[in-house]
Amino acid sequence: MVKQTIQIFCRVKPTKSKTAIYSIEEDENVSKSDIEFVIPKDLADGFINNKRETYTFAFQKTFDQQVKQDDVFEHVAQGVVDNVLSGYNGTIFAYGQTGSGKTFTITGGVEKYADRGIIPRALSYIYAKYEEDKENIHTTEISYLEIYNENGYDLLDPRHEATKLEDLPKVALMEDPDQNIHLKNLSVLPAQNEEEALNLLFLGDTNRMIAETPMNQASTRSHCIFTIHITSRAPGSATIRRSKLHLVDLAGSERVSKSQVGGQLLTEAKYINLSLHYLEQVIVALSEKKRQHIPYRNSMMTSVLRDSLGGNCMTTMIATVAVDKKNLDESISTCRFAQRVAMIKNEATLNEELDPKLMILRLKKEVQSLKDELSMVTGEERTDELTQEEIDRLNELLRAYLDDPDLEASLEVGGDMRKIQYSYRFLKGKALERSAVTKVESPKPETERQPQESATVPHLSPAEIQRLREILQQRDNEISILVSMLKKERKRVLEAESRSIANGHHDNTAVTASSQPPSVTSEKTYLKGDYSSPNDKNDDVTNQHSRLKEVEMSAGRQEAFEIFKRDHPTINHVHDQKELLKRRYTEAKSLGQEVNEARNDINHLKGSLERLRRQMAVQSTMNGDDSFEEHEREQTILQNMEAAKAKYKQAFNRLKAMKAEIDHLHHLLDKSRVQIQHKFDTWWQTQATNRSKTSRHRPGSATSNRSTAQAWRTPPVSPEKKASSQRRKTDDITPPGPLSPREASLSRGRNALTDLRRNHNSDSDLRHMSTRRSANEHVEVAARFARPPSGSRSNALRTSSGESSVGKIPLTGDRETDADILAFVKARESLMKKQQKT
Ligand SMILES: Nc1ncnc2c1ncn2[C@@H]1O[C@H](COP(=O)(O)OP(=O)(O)OP(=O)(O)O)[C@@H](O)[C@H]1O
Repeated sequence: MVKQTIQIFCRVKPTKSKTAIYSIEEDENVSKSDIEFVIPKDLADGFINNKRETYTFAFQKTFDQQVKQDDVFEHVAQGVVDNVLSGYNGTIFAYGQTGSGKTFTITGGVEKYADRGIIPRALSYIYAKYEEDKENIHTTEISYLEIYNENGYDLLDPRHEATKLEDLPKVALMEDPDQNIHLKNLSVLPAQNEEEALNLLFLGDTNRMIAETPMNQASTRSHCIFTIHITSRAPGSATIRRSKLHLVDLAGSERVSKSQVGGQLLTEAKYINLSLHYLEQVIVALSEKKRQHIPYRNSMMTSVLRDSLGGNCMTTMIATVAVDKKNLDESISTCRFAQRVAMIKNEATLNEELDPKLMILRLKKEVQSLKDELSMVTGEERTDELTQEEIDRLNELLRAYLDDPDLEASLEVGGDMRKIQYSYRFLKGKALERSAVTKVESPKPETERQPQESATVPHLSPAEIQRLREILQQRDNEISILVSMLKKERKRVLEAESRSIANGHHDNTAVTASSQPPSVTSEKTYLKGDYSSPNDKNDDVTNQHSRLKEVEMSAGRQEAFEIFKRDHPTINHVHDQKELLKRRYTEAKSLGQEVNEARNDINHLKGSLERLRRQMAVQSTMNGDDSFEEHEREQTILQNMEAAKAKYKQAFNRLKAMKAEIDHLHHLLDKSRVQIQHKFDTWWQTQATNRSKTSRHRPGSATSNRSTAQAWRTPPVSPEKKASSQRRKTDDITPPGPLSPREASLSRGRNALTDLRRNHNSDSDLRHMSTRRSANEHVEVAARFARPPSGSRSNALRTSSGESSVGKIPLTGDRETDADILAFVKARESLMKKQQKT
């Protein structure tokens, strides 16, 4: 048992503010560092002012603004992960006000690979440790829980496609008679390797993002718990070690009064404050040593984290603080909270248990061998016949023994003479069978062979044979890579199939999509920069989000999406990441070549060494000694081989790291893609709702038409850009950014086309035209025909049947737009006339 207080760390978020209102004092000797906040006295408060000016808090370590993610991982998380790998439970939780860097610390930033947070780094570390520890068998499972307004949601559920938080399965809290907490409905999914684990993290993060509602933005108001469940055991041993690592991103800790919110936000804020308040209550109760009752049950979060707080767990807290003036109060209260947390003592025990199944098997075996031993010792020989079950078991044992290529392999049938005799009979039978077969198949002596048989064997020089051997070796390597790729793919397909069967439908497209080799297609897709293609991702985890891409986009919507994407604030960053990804692929390719070359060098040197040693052996039998030069040559080859091995190892490790970076970049790109698509969908939905509301309020009126048209014409501006675009808004039909005259004219034509599509009762002729021309061409035609407003509506156009088109087309009242609409109708009619003539 390890008794330990909760370790507390502090991290200061980078700020642009120059005035330092804090200082950090390190004391390396006792691994402690203080952070001091200075609040200068405000003269406005008068001369007699007893307000404190400095606040000092002690932490295990305080990370200043410039400290990087790898440092934070090394100091905060590495030790905890090591303990979890040894069988202890661990928890790391981030606490601080909104925007102080909790998510950045726990999950990581989205801009750079180096910004990966504690979760991806912990996963990498765990799988690297598995590689080192070949003596034990490890299994890893992942779960991801979100707690929002006292309800738990499963972020990893593969059966549901979330578009809002309520779509995710609700997780219920259950308590067994021993007061252990169980989470019903929470998926605990296996992750065989780092890639699979990161995919799950990505799936959960994407669900978290997609399920955000305007009321629950940017995970600010929910708590998230990412749990890594580890099981390890030595082969054949009945002892299993099970441990859990909780990585917790808590909701923002600011007080309600400060958040200045109302309505739903106030309800949420109250819930968060309540759950953080209960967390505080638990912490206060734990720090008062005499308290009998700890109020864990008051909230879902404290119930889930029960073990992490005052229980069987090694827990670490990271307090995130923002040091600009306006956030100082909150930062001080975060640090105060941390000081109370530091008083809690946990008692972590090694989570070792015996696997009952393995235990029974072991005991049965032991009983059997004791029985056998007893019968040998007492001389009691059993004379009854072996049962069929015993014979089957013996046959199995004997076959396994014969198939084992290991010469040292032993056969244990126990002391029962019947079994021993049966084994002799079995082995003799096999030996006779084999000699009969060998006689039939034994090759004819050289003299009996037909002349052409030996003639077909080509005579090859040793160098040629060596070259062929190398090629053979290379092909073998390639085949084994392909076979492992195929195996992986087959597994993916089977998983996708079984998942789709579990969902109750066979989605062939999903299966075929996921059966593509991952790296190749994903590279193409990302480099192509096509965000909206329905087949652009083959990964079965991300396929779940393909629904966003699969939305059949109308030409207008597609066009709006293009503009939305173009103007989205993160698009430049996405382009940068794609460029980076491209560069990384090129680097990975050349690293791959380096690895191959180094491997070939090693093989070549191995061949040379073998030949030299054979030569030396022959020489020493003939001359009784080896020559000095040969020894020198051997040494040189060995040295070269060491160098080639070092080169290989270095290139291989670099390639491995590069692969991890490429995977991460793919995830970041995916995240951005889903985010942009999600924001666009939300925007589009709002436009549609506004439009239908407006037309319901004032049907058919000119103002109604005008505002409807306006709604559809409002440029697709992402929420972030809204504010600035509102400032520079001069004309409600102007798309974002300055437009060239041609663009402006195109845009007017496009708007006219959209209005026509929406307002014209019969759009059959439009559809007819659409079969011949693309939407943009129509727009261009319409724009070309656009004339300056020629005055009044009495300029009504007449259709070929003599009917006025204007009678059918509701105009907007906007002179310029109406001129565009009329121009478009004219264009359409002239086209139709031409068509009729031909
Ligand atoms: N140490 C840091 N280095 C660089 N950027 C940071 C750091 N900490 C935070 N940020 C940035 O500050 C912003 C807010 O951080 P983050 O989302 O992690 O805050 P949070 O505390 O999780 O907020 P919330 O409570 O809303 O979830 C993000 O854009 C993040 O990238």
